Amino acid sequence: MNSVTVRVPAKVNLQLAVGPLRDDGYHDLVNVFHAVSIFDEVTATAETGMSVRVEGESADQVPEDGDNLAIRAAIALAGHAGRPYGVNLLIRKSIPVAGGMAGGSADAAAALVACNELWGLGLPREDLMEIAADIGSDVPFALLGGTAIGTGRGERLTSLDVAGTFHWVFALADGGLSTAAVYAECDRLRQASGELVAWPQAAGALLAALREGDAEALGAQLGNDLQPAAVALRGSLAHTLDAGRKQGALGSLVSGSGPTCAFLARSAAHAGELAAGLKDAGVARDVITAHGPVPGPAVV
Ligand SMILES: C[C@@](CO)(OP(=O)(O)O)[C@H](O)COP(=O)(O)OP(=O)(O)OC[C@H]1O[C@@H](n2ccc(N)nc2=O)[C@H](O)[C@@H]1O
Ligand SMILES: Nc1ncnc2c1ncn2[C@@H]1O[C@H](COP(=O)(O)OP(=O)(O)O)[C@@H](O)[C@H]1O
Repeated sequence: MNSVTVRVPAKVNLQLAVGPLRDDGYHDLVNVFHAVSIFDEVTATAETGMSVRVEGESADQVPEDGDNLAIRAAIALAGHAGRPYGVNLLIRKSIPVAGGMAGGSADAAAALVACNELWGLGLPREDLMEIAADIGSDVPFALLGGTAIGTGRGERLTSLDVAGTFHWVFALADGGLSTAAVYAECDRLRQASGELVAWPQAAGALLAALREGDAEALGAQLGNDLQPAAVALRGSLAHTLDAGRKQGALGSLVSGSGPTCAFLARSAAHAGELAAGLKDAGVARDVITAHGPVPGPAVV
């Protein structure tokens, strides 16, 4: 086999509860991840040496060197196998870059799956999960897909039962937000307010809404502790969220570290109406619809 292509979804965080800052610079989380139907594609082709090329949505903002998370994943996998494997990775992006939808993590997960196949390693998912966690906190979920609760940095995962399908609208912003900068702003806001930072807890009502496939109840439970920080760094997000609420979204929140905003709809038809309304309101660079949960990376 000379070439393997893997399709991999984006994520939105349904609940992101951020605990106190740890000594290692990370925060303990309760992170409810939900994979949605916006996909990047990664094609791995056998080659001597390691190289990467990026095409598609905001490709010019993605590094094509050793900083690319997908090539870092391929190098880590070759190191784990202890062989001087090589690969060229072609990434076709549709997931917004630096948008809080874990596109880089998705590409890293896709590269692990593609190179495992291309190089005939046959490593089980548990081994790939360990390599994934060293690349980034969101990479293990990107390998898993579906809906799952992450604790620790977000890398310790338990899959969740979800009934049915939820329909989403995503408002994409101009330019990205740095994940590290948003966590730092969250710490700064908390320190300034003197707020006591609680240990993160999963919201029981949110897990019940997922189990029951109850979009109305889920909309009321969506929550993101990074949202005030993302809005502080990008004031325009307050207008975007407000526009979604006024247009009848069941729930609105910033996706992860932002700046993409997510809106929950009642149905596919309602998502289409909401997307049209948000486009008309002019509060986003682009507006797209998607559904979730969807499975994790798959060879196509
Ligand atoms: C916020 C979230 C929500 O799912 O993702 P995005 O919305 O950016 O995609 C994640 O926590 C991001 O995960 P990921 O993007 O993999 O982060 P990493 O590369 O591991 O860490 C980047 C930086 O984010 C901060 N960080 C990350 C995870 C965590 N539990 N606590 C943190 O404080 C640290 O400052 C770290 O240096
Ligand atoms: N394959 C990749 N796709 C997207 N971004 C990448 C990739 N590899 C490295 N990056 C870098 O990671 C940063 C975060 O990107 P991304 O994962 O898209 O966003 P977020 O962390 O907000 O979900 C970007 O600014 C980009 O420079």
